[in-house]
Amino acid sequence: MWVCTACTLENENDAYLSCAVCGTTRAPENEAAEDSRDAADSLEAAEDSRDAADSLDAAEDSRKRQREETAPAPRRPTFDLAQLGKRPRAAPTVPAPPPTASPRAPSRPSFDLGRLRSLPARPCTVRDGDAPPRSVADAEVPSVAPAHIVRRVLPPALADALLRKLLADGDWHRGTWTVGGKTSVNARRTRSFRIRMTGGGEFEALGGGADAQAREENGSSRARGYAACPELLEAARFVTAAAREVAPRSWKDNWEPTVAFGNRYDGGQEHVGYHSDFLMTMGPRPIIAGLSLGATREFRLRREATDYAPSRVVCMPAEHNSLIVMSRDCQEEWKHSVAKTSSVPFHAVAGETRFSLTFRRNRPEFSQSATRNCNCGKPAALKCAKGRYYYTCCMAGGDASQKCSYYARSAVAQQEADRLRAIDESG
Ligand SMILES: O=C(O)CCC(=O)C(=O)O
Ligand SMILES: [Fe+2]
Repeated sequence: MWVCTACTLENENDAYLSCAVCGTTRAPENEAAEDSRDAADSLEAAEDSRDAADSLDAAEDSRKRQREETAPAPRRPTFDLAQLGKRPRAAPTVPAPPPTASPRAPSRPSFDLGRLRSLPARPCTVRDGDAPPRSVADAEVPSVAPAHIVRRVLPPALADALLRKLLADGDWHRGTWTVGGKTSVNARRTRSFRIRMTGGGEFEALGGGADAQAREENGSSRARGYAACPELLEAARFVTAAAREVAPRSWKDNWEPTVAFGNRYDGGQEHVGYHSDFLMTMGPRPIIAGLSLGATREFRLRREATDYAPSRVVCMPAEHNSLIVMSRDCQEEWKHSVAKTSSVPFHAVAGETRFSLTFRRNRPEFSQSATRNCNCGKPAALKCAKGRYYYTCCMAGGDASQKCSYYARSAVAQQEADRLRAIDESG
């Protein structure tokens, strides 16, 4: 794995000499910074492998093994031993002294059993740098990451009905990406539903046809939108209410999703690697409210180490009928992923299949003012790294190795982000 100096994408394949997204030539210091074992493993895998997708997966596995050896098992609640006040199983060789009446001896255990009991069966966890992961209550998540989790967001019967509808609909699109003439398929399928909120707070379906969100996210010009079923429209009402409830001030009363971008993962090998979502259609500091249906998978948020703070990984169980809302600077400063796993908890209706419907608000008024063309003459993608918004050649539908080196800062996005942040931080 190596990190592009221009757009900060983590390029999974060490065999590539230019960035898979922005095409920037790999800087020598990136190579030097690599762990040589990791690089050798993935290069070997790239040579052995018949197709690019396999070698990317192998490179990701090896990176994950190194980084996340101590990550919590996804299916078990993770309790911090220190928090639980447990002793190791082996009997201590020296018996513990009898309790004394010293005034300094705590009269209560130093751990909060009530708090631990109140954690859900699958709690969220946070891990800073190399420290062991610790469990956090759902209500604490927004204090460790720009995100919220809301469990049981839909009436259960509606969640089940929507899941059955999504399962029955076989028409999910597998996007592709091409590097150096070699085309690989995405490790998940997607489908985009365009919706519109009416005056009364109800949602209606917009017809199918070309869809900007699907095109931007999917990397395929063939991507299109589909009409939403009544269950999805009903779900949109609950998702909107829940997302507004937790939204920062800038979007508290006026956030209305215009699209539900769906993902379908059939089994634990289907996944999406760490990324941030494209900002051109949604604008800066967007709300993305992801409804999970079917088998539970682990949704991860990661922020890289800075001069002031260690890296942080927040793991959230994306379980059936839960909503994970990303907001504030989540797309700007953090990356998210759905981790690959060797064991997916079996869901009674969906088996090992998980769906997510990521509700987003497209902002055409922003896109119109922000759009720029790259050197190839195509609309550029808008991204953000280290607080700077910039345009880069968009890989959608093209060969990533043919991408131009266009890079320009976006003053429009920067101003809009400043405006939204000022509202969020006021009062
Ligand atoms: O499946 C998920 O929860 C995340 C999907 C995602 O990251 C995306 O649609 O951009
Ligand atoms: Fe995403």
